[in-house]
Amino acid sequence: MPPSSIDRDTTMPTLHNLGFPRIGQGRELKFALEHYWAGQSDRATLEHTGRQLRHTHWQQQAALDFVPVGDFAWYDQVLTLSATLDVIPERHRQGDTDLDTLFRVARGRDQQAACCHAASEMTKWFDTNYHFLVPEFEPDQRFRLAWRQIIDGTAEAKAAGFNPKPVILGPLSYLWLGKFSQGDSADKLDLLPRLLPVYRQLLAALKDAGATWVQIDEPILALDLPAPWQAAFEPSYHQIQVQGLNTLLASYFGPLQDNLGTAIQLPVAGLHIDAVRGASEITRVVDRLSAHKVLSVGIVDGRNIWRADLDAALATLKPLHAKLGERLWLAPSCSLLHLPYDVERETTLPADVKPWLAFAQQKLDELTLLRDALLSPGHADIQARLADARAIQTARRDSPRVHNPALRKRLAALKDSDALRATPFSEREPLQQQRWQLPLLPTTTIGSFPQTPEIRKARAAYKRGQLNKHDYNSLMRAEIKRAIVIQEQLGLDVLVHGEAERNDMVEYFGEQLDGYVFSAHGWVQSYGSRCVKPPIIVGDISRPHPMTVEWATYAQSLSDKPVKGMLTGPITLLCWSFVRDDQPREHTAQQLALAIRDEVQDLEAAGIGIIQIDEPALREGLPLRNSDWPTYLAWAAHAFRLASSGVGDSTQIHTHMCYSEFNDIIEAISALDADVITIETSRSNMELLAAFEHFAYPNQIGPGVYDIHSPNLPSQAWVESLIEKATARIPRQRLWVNPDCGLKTRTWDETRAALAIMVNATKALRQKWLKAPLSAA
Ligand SMILES: Nc1nc2c(c(=O)[nH]1)N[C@@H](CNc1ccc(C(=O)N[C@@H](CCC(=O)N[C@@H](CCC(=O)N[C@@H](CCC(=O)O)C(=O)O)C(=O)O)C(=O)O)cc1)CN2
Ligand code: MET
Ligand SMILES: [Zn+2]
Repeated sequence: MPPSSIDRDTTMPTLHNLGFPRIGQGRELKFALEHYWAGQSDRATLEHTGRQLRHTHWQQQAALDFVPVGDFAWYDQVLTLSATLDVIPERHRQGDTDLDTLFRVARGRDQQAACCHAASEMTKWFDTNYHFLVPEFEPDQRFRLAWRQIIDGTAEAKAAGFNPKPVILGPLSYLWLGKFSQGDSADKLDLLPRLLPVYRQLLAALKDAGATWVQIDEPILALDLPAPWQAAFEPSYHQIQVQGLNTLLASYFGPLQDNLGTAIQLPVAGLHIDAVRGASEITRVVDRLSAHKVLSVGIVDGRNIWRADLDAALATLKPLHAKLGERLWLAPSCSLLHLPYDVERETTLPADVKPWLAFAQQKLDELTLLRDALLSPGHADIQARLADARAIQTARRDSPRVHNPALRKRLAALKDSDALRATPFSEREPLQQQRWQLPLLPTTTIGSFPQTPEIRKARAAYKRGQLNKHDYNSLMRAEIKRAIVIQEQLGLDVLVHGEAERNDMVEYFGEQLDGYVFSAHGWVQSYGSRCVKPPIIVGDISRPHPMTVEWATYAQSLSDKPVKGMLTGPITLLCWSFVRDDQPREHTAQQLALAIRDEVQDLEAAGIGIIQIDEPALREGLPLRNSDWPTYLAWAAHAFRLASSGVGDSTQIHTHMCYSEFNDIIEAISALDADVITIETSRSNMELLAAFEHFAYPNQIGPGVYDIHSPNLPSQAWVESLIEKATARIPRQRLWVNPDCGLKTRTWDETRAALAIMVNATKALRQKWLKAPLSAA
């Protein structure tokens, strides 16, 4: 970080950060965890890596007035808090909580793999691609301070000479995000009276460890909250006050809207607001803020990688600074967990694009510059740096990279009918059945097969130039052949090529589309040790050449059974990329849809007649406020149909979704008009099918019959019982049998064994139904 150019001043705004990435610039935490889990290193080694990372990260934030503590987590920050509060499911307890306890909750097993109980559920963190571990409560849940990681971290930062600001999730958001392990009849708010004293105890311990400020995150303030939840805030925050410890209440990911009154009145010392997504309400907040409170303005975008428009930011900040003076704090809009570390490390980004980008480190630099510009606007050095920033904005806006006139013309010429299949499903279905002749309960998989270390090594060598294209392609073809042979041996009905050639289902497509750039080191944690490197959409999207046709036709040439073409849909490409901020997301989605449409049509022309377009992020893309849903769902479904509708009636379009609360979006799912949808359902015991039943969903469905996240094998009886359960809700003629999701994170042994069980269960049911056809639904 460049040194600040100004001297301290009595009206100086405080600089702080809501959270920093934790996985390590070189993904050190990922590798340390995976070594530890594999039994290749001991706990002391893992702990050493963690300590080094924390210190490195504090050092990188040393120019701030506070460094965050508690943003470091061994697996997930919500899980850390659960351990802190002793919310550990009974099945994972073994004596006192330690690191292995956390890993048992998260992964269903510990280092010794001694225990094989179901892992806790993982779900998406608001509208991000980060997953947290859902706290599991019992109706008689007790809380107690049982894990001192955040307290020890605070003392550790203090001892190392930093000014620590612990960050914890607030009691209301914590309860909101959790669930009762047995159904949801009880009211989570009933747990508050038992929870709050432990929060207070935790805060007192943080103070004793040297904290003067604590940041309490209540991101649910960006959601539509039921009145009892709104009302619970004020009394709760009264109860957890600790003398001599200042509380900064942080909301982010959206405007406060009807929660503004709640947030502004809380007995806290300060409020953090997301001034990027909530820009429109800054003035209202300032007007109502009491005179003793600080206001932390989240002025640079913590969710995206663009350099800020500093002139616009200063225009916002100047009146706030004039009014608040040193009560003004500056921060990113949210934790920087969702960004890579440092754009300066990038060596392969196009030279013209690199200056447009700000990763975590650059976001903090922007804060320093903003503060300096507020205090010493006339300083020559500051003027020069602001001028540089201005030139970057202009260069980006005018870059030919951003504008593709041919694409714009194509968009303008689109007709409504381009986003509709020519024939309704009821007429397509018999044509498809005639063409494909599939048995009752067709079996298939979701696309990916194990990404073995050999595949990853080959790709790494290819990218480093140590393996030529021909040899790399031969190796990937060998992997595809292996996948096809195994699927034929298993007796699956609709095969896949296995996605060996893909580093990731989004990055792979990003790398082949014009309008994208990609980083070499821009890793972001997705869950636990798993990371993604989101590609970056900088301009109008177009597809210079087919992306998957060669692999798909090669795979199909190896089998007489149909092999599904496999694509990622426009909404998932949008959600899992860093997107441009200079046009509405729906326009970008439409451009992506056109590129996928071209690919779908090329696959069809090459003889691939079953094509899956994955949309696992459809649900995650939902805006946080209900009032914004209809608009989003309309353009999202339109984008999917634009991608999928350019094919003949007998071409069968599949889609796949995981992580979905289908109740919320069943109409939109129906509006996709996919011939077949495969969904994640096994962990909910097929309960998720209720939405499809109630809505009388007309098309075909493959409810997942086993959880691919766990290495544990399902039993055949269990799989049969799940399929039978599904037939209670969906007519058997419309059911498919498949796993919950892709198998890339599993080993081949696990995959083969689980799929054999799935196929045997299917065959057994087909037999049973032949003998007793009258039990048909
Ligand atoms: N973008 C995205 N989001 C998603 C999912 C998804 O599949 N993609 N799935 C859901 C769950 N999230 C997931 C996220 C990541 C992974 C995952 O497996 N990630 C891999 C990385 C995948 C990848 O990009 N692999 C690259 C690079 C692999 C790598 O680390 N290579 C080494 C070298 C390899 C070696 O020598 O062994 C290196 O670069 O240092 C490749 O295969 O080419 C990991 O963390 O390990 C799984 C699920 C939701 N969100
Ligand atoms: N086709 C993809 C796969 O099987 C879908 C994954 S959804 C997260 O990996
Ligand atoms: Zn999936």
